[in-house]
Amino acid sequence: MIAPLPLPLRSSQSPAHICPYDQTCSYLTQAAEELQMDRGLLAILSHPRKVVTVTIPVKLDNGEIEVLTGHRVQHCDVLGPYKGGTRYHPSVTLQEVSALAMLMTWKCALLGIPYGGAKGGIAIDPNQYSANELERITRRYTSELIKDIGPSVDIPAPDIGTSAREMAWMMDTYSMNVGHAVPGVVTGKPISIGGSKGREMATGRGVAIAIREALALQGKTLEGVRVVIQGFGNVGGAAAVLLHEAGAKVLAVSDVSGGIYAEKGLDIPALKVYWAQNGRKLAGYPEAEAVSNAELLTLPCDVLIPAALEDQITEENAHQVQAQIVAEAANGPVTLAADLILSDRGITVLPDILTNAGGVVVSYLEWVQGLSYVFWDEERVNKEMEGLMVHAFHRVTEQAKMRQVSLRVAAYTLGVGRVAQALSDRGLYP
Ligand SMILES: NC(=O)C1=CN([C@@H]2O[C@H](COP(=O)(O)OP(=O)(O)OC[C@H]3O[C@@H](n4cnc5c(N)ncnc54)[C@H](O)[C@@H]3O)[C@@H](O)[C@H]2O)C=CC1
Ligand SMILES: O=C(O)CCC(=O)C(=O)O
Repeated sequence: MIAPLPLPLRSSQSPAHICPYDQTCSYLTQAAEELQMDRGLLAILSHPRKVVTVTIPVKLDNGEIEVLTGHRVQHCDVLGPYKGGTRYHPSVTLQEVSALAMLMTWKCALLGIPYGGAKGGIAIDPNQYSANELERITRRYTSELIKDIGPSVDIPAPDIGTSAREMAWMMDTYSMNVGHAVPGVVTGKPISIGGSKGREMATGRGVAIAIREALALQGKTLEGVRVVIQGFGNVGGAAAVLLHEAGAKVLAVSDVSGGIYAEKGLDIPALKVYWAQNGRKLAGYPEAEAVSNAELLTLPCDVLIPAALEDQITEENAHQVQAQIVAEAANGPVTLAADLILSDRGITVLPDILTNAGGVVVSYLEWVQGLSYVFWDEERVNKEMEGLMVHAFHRVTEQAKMRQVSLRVAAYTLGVGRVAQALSDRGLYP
């Protein structure tokens, strides 16, 4: 048994409200116990290697100056360059970004792609800024990080509140600073500047693959399976489209403004058109009933897909969840306490580091295509991603069976074990 460690960035909250960083460290510790890992190694892995906080002064369109704070946390680069998204959301904190960076380390290691883990973010609501202001913010943030990112150092990608547009600004700012075009500094960029076909839908596609594989283990297919999705952005929106195409019945979806529900299933293509024409909002869709985000999480369904923020299924609502499978498309949507409740109730939780890994896998394929100057068609990208996802899925389920642990602890055991092995083989960190 490993004694508890003094963790960095420790939360002062009660165990029931343990912060995302401590939750991730708790799963790391469980994996370390399974692996009988050396305590010193665990101590190294419990800390981010580098934490960068930058000040971002920005001139607003009205001439006023606003000073923002941005972070980039680099957790571990033992397997390769740091990799992870950039989040623009009011809830961004250093603690949150640190937890997300650590998740990226385990995710990349689990999927067998040669990256470490990182994450970045700025605590802003992007909807409150004009496109010109967002461009100035993104360019200044990138300039401040110029020495800490690069195609063999740290490679940002989109996350909540960012997209291909922000990645293009980051790539351009970095390239101007070094004096030549460097497409490999970011992934998830537009296809015109070296982005990969299939990246936009990749995370949602990976989520659909993980669900399909989980159902297959129960002798079921996606046909007619009742699905509820929280979040209708890059991940939730793509998952809705692909699951609908595969024959699943998407009963309800939501975004920050609330949810919509139709017992007979939503017409997802029609909803997508409405969403695009309605300022990328679901509110007011006429062919469905309105539900709150809280109600949506407890609707009767076969598969519940939280695809928005952390800490959505907690000890307060876990008892009311009425799904057989919870597929974590978001990072950290189920709290530590809720995870135990769902497990006691026999609900299968497909863990984030496996379920949403399709995005970073296609980011890796984008980076490989860019480095080799050879670009693939979408069919090849999707096939390569599916191969890695299915392989990881089955390794996780076999590991869970062998060790008699949850799918999450199994996934951590595989990811953490691989990083620990690499650390030992390299002779620990300098
Ligand atoms: N974009 C990517 O490739 C990847 C994203 N993820 C994770 O997936 C999750 C979603 O990311 P994206 O879809 O990229 O972000 P996004 O910004 O494209 O979409 C987020 C969605 O969540 C909704 N939302 C925000 N706050 C909400 C709330 N309080 N309640 C309900 N809905 C709310 C938004 O309205 C929007 O529909 C995040 O946890 C992210 O870290 C994970 C892997 C890759
Ligand atoms: O595509 C990437 O590099 C990172 C995606 C990401 O941020 C995530 O998987 O949470």
